[in-house]
Amino acid sequence: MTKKQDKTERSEFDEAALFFHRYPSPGKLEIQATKPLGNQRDLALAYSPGVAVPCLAIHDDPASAADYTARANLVGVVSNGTAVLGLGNIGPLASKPVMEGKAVLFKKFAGIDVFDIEIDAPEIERMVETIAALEPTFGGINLEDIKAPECFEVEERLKKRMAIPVFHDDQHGTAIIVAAAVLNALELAEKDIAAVKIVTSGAGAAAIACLNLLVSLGAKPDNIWITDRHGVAYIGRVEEMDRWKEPYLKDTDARALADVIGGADVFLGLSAAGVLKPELLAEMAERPLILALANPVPEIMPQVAREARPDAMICTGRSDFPNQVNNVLCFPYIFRGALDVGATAINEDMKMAAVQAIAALAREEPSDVAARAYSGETPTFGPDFLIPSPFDPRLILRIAPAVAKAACETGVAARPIADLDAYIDRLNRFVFRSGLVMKPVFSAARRATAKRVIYADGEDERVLRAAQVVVEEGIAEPILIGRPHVIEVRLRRHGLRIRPGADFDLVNPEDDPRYRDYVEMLIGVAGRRGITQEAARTMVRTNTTVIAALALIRGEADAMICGLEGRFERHLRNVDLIVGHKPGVRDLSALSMLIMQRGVTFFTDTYVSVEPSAEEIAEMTVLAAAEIRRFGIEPKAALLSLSNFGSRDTASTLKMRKAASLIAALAPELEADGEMHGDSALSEMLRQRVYPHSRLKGEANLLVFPDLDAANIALTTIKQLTDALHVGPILLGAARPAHILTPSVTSRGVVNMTALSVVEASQTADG
Ligand SMILES: NC(=O)C1=CN([C@@H]2O[C@H](COP(=O)(O)OP(=O)(O)OC[C@H]3O[C@@H](n4cnc5c(N)ncnc54)[C@H](OP(=O)(O)O)[C@@H]3O)[C@@H](O)[C@H]2O)C=CC1
Ligand SMILES: CC(=O)C(=O)O
Ligand SMILES: [Mg+2]
Repeated sequence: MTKKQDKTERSEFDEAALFFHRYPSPGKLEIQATKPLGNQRDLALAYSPGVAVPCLAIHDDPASAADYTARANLVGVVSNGTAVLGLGNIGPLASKPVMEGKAVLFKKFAGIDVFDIEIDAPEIERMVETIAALEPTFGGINLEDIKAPECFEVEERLKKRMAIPVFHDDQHGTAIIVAAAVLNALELAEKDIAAVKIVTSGAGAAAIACLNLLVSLGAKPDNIWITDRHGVAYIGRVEEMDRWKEPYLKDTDARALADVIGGADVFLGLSAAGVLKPELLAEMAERPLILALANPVPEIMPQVAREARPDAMICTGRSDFPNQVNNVLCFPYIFRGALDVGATAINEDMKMAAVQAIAALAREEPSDVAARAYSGETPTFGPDFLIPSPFDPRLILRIAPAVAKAACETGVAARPIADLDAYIDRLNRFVFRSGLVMKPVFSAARRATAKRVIYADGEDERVLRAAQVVVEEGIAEPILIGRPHVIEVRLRRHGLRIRPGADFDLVNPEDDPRYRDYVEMLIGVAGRRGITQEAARTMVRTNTTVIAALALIRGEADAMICGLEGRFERHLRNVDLIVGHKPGVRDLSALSMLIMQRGVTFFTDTYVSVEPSAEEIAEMTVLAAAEIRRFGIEPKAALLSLSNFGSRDTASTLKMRKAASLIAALAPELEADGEMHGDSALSEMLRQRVYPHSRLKGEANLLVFPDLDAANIALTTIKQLTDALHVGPILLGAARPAHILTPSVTSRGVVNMTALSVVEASQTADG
């Protein structure tokens, strides 16, 4: 795909990808300082003269660079742009978005810092010299998207020269995942790896490395056939031959993929889009494994393969189909393990440990945490679950320690780990800070059964855009309240494809056949609370939140979303009046989630109770804790105050102290304590200093505030200061899923809240 992309050919998704990369700041990365430079002394320590001291310490003992610099957690993702995804040789500059992407994945999944380095070095010599010279900077080198055969020699030579891990991701990261998928698929098909026939499309970096690893697991080169753009690699062929293909060459007259695919148990596609024609699948052995791994478009689309061979097990490199065989399942964690022991290399034993850990994880019974993180989804080992999902929080917990252990056992660990359990504990803490919280919610929403979400602000552009996304992603079935002609004009103006009837339902507030029923219903629920016939008619005609709430309690919708315009408390009054509370709940409250670089933190009550009592605070804390568990996160609540464990007595500090003791009685299993300062809540060390016996351990993830002023100010200030993403407000305690958003919400925020409310509705429906 080296041709110029015509702007008119871009799909809406393509445009969204460009927008995503461009705004709010170009690219996907920035550098952040880990030390404050707050005063003259900090400056003197960080820079001249203080910086000279660690310089000399490192000069005396190079290993101490791991103590005084970021090197031990810093990986160079290096590419020359010669084999970028399946896009081919598009050059180093154009490869930069991929390398920035790898950097983000390293950080997100494993907490590893990355410099992406795109080098103008198509030749082996130049590549080797440039990369070898980077050794002082990095704890490891991840080579990326460098074409074969150059990549083999570059890696070989760098491994010899450098005393840090050098790992060509497209070769070994891919091979590790492929090997895990093959082992598991063969187990299901009850086939012996020594007897299976493997046919590739592609004989480049990824394909050859996969085959080499499969051979070391027992596959026989005699049973392996490789093909590329020039067809079958046979003895005597002259085009595009190199020594790495040699073990797989055949003495044969077969020339094309079609000539060798017959009887194949495994098709391994690491080449380009659409290479595998569906008619060829008929010739494969029974229960074949089809690995169509070219990115972004596979050798065959899974639905096409499935149609041709219903008994096939199918994997792609993409996240939108089951069985994503992608090196993202490996590289963050293999480097995590290697860096944590100061490994000087990533050797065969470490790779094999990763293969076994990944294969075993897919076969493992889902743990409590994983089951919760998947909101009830219990992915079980089978044809559609040959390997774990990239968002499985257990990946880091299994792969990194296995790799670290193998490094220690094979003598390549400069800093061996003495206490493996303590190490796993540390990784566990990372998992819960990593901020991947919304992913399982989206997966659960896709599978949910109660999907009808009614939007009071159906004419709002943000809702229309969100509706398009939730329909496309299969998250919800939207019902928009709005005037049909207005919605139609706005959909066209914003270039959105969803249409009433086909993609969403409409409720026209000016003319809906259910108008009378709605009025009757409103009088039924609110007639005794001062709502007259006339008032009810006006409310149903003019207030779309009222319509949404009525539709919700009539069972015409499973969840409602309102609040994009107007005052929060007006919407709240109507939701409170019409939807009411869950049994036993006294007051509604609001929970807000901030997704920040440092992790996820919840805040309550951010929108509802102006001056809650101790009893109300205890109730909202328990409700919030239950909501947090839905995300697969174990809540740890801190009741915040200007007083730190009794340091000061005021009406509000006494209230928080009382709330803490009420919670201890109400929910003894909940890790909660107070009253305490905000910094004590977030730092175990500070807390220990004032009160070592707190029931709260580690870092609080639920901050409970004494009043609405404090909660709302903290939320909005921290959100702005940290560039956080706000998910919420999540209304707690309503009898049915009803959420009142705020005028500052973005369309992405509407999508997030839609997914949450669908999961909530489905869990309510399931009891
Ligand atoms: N899912 C995953 O995790 C990963 C997927 N990949 C994908 O694998 C593919 C190859 O990557 P990589 O090995 O790094 O690149 P290389 O450039 O090293 O190898 C590409 C190979 O594919 C062959 N090929 C290209 N086009 C065709 C075609 N139309 N028909 C048959 N063979 C073809 C090339 O043949 P020739 O030499 O004759 O040109 C070459 O053998 C890419 O699509 C990449 O996205 C790679 C790594 C990981
Ligand atoms: C996933 C990957 O590394 C590739 O497609 O190149
Ligand atoms: Mg790659």
